[in-house]
Amino acid sequence: MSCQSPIVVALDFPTMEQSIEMAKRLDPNQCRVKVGKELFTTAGPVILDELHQLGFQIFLDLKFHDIPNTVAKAVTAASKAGVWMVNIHASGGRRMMESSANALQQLTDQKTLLIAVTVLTSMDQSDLAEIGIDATPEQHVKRLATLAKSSGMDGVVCSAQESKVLSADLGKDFVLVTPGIRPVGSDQGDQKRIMTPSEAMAAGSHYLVMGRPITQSIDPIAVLAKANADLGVML
Ligand SMILES: O=c1ccn([C@@H]2O[C@H](COP(=O)(O)O)[C@@H](O)[C@H]2O)c(=O)[nH]1
Repeated sequence: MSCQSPIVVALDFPTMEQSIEMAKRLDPNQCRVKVGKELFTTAGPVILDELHQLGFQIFLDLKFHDIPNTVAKAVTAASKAGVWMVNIHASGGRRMMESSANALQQLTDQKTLLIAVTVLTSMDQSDLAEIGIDATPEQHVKRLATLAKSSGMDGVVCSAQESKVLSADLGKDFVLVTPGIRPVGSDQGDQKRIMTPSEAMAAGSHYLVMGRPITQSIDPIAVLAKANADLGVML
């Protein structure tokens, strides 16, 4: 089964029970789910089995960043656990990305998408300047995404504000995964580079990561259904 919706719901919960409770209210035909650092650290790999049993495709968002050998082993473990997508940091450099891509190619039944994180959507130009990067977010995202593509990545995590330029420069098949999605009227929180679901899709995003606007709303299912309807997703 393949989900028709581009929406990936971030299950950012402090316990396994809360995440499963939310997942049981969601429908794997209407969204994929994302397991991030908080949930994976609390629940461990068993959370992947539980969510797979509920029928979800899983984005394992652990943003690996280490020496090439370590990251290649980590993405291999993720792929063997059956996740649909896994990510690593583009700033880990070419050798780290290439060794990870090569490791996944060795797996005979490998179908896991390997994605590189560019500039976190919570960062703006002043955050980049503080860590010594003298570039706009768009310039730095372009640079890292170009490196990621030439290092064998299937796509990148970026903000939807960069989707248009990346789609034009790197081609429509290069997968753009965009967090920082905020429906009109929802709280921006700690995100700096945001877009609405419809704007993000129009800009060329392939997948839209939405956490708190869905999971912290009074009616998560209604927010998800409205976002899918606004995108014209036929479910
Ligand atoms: O650049 C990035 C990379 C990852 N994330 C993750 O996406 C979700 C966003 O959640 P919201 O509640 O919709 O803000 C969260 O799990 C982040 O860890 C990101 O936001 N930006």
